[in-house]
Amino acid sequence: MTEPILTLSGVSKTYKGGFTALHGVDLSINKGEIFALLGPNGAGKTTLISIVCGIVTPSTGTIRVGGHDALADYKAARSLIGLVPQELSVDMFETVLATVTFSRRLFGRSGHNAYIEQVLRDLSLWDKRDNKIMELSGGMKRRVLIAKALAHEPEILFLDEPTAGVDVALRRDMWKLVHSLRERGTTIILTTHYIEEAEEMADRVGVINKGRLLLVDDKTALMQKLGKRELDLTLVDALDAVPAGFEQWQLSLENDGRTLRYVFDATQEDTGIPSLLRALGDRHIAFKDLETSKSSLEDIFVDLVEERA
Ligand SMILES: Nc1ncnc2c1ncn2[C@@H]1O[C@H](COP(=O)(O)OP(=O)(O)OP(=O)(O)O)[C@@H](O)[C@H]1O
Repeated sequence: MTEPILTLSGVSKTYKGGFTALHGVDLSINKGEIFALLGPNGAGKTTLISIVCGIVTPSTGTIRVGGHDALADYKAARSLIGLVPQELSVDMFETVLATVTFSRRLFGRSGHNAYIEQVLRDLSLWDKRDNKIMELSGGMKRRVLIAKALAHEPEILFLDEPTAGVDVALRRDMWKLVHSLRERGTTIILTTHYIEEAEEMADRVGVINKGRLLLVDDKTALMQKLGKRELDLTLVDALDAVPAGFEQWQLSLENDGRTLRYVFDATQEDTGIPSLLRALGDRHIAFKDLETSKSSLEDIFVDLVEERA
């Protein structure tokens, strides 16, 4: 899984009005991985995808897709990519089957019925193949966009906000589909604001903000490295300050002195909790409740984006 299928080097984009949406992005995507690009609105996610797909021209930098230069060798590069856009871009009067078959033919592939049938079955669209797009529900229309993107058997699938505004059932189906595509060796790059989605699906996560790629890391490593745990002790009597003699623990007072918070590293063998509780007992600092919480990818993301804002 270490061979890169997509490489971006020094990719920047300044739009006509002078706004710079991407600043020197370097990124390498491995064959067969699921990569989540996480960023708030306007971070540059769609711009980045559009550049790789040849919809937007970069101001600087190079992009290589499966060994092809995405600018000089546009057709070969593009044929390896399937794009599921955020917005609906289909002919409402066409049938599902005709829409998907048309997309396949656009890339010079013959009408390979068995493949198209499989894609439509995987997306629960086979029974709707003769329906016009306008007769489908919103969720079904989203599925058609995916079927269209997969029609020419791409090696890389871009999903731009795949589950924005879809219901829980469709979201679960999407996740299942992404996993089964990965099993078949398809590389998947998804953009999302939903941390939960990245947490659930991705092998690696990239965080982008204001056009800059802030970090790229293995998801589990990221969560371990940056993930903190907190122990909140609700005190019987509020304190004015963290008492002296507790310097060995990273403590703070919250909630007008009623909560003593201990931030610890859960990956360590000795968390420091038993000794802290003993020390509190020795000093007769009583608490009536205790609670621990784990920082999620969301906390990590918010911290990062705020820190570098
Ligand atoms: N054609 C354009 N001309 C000028 N500015 C643009 C153009 N397209 C996008 N931008 C600006 O570039 C920035 C990045 O936009 P982009 O759509 O890439 O962000 P995004 O991360 O995909 O956001 P969202 O999550 O809201 O889709 C935004 O500030 C946007 O206003």
